[in-house]
Amino acid sequence: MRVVGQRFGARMAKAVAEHGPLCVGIDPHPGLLASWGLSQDAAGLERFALTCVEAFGGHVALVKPQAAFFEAHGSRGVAVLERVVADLRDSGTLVLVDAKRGDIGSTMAAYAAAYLTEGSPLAGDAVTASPYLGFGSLDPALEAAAASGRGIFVLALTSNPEGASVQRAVGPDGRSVAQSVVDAAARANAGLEPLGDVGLVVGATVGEHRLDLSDLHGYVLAPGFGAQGATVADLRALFGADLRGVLPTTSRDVLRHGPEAAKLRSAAAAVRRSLEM
Ligand SMILES: O=c1ccn([C@@H]2O[C@H](COP(=O)(O)O)[C@@H](O)[C@H]2O)c(=O)[nH]1
Repeated sequence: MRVVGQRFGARMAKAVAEHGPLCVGIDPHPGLLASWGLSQDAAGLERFALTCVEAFGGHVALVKPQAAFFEAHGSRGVAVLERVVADLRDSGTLVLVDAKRGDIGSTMAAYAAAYLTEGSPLAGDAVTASPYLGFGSLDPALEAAAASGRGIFVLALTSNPEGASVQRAVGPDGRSVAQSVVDAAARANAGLEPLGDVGLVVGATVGEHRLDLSDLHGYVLAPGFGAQGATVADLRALFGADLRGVLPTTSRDVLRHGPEAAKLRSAAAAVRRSLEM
């Protein structure tokens, strides 16, 4: 298997140094297609997604297409997702495919082939994964990611209020389920410089996370910022004043500025500046 240049953690660090710590999502909601004056079909989806590529490619550190909105259009929608992945990577922008995959290990190996293996049309630079079939079930993905220079963002404490009943539950060892995910990710990242390839998802909306992230040595993707109500002040309260390693991600709050690519790009730049203040 061919390794794509540097490891993901190193490529992410370079992208953040160049563009600042922001991830922008491509979430082609039906409501957004309508407000952009686009048809509710694969052609409308394609126009939407390629406008986002034009707006963000080469301008933000990380772009996160939400796979669900592409899958909703069947095979033509998945073909658009493949084009988005290819075009963004050609622009030099890192791509996180938000597919939240997680299954028993043998099936996880097939997801790893799809999302983390060089030459697969759905393989961006990283994928989101769910550890709730057990963190160990993600081993085939961790191995594929390491072999191909890619990354994984593992759900720890998600931005939706329903997540807490599972993720904040406390196990027999006194740790929350989310903390056990953090600790497993920290083990996977140990010794990798500047940061490891296994990131976490911790919602910016969670209030108080009560997680010990001090040994994580990886990136934290923070959704919920913008449309779900979290602010820069919430990010600072959650993660401290120094947001290095934290990647706030926002979709609708930027996408509502379309359909002009220039306006989308300026909206993303304004969010990025707000994170510096
Ligand atoms: O805990 C999570 C994990 C993932 N997401 C995803 O992020 C975006 C958020 O979109 P907004 O429009 O900025 O609310 C979306 O794709 C979610 O599926 C999340 O929100 N929370």
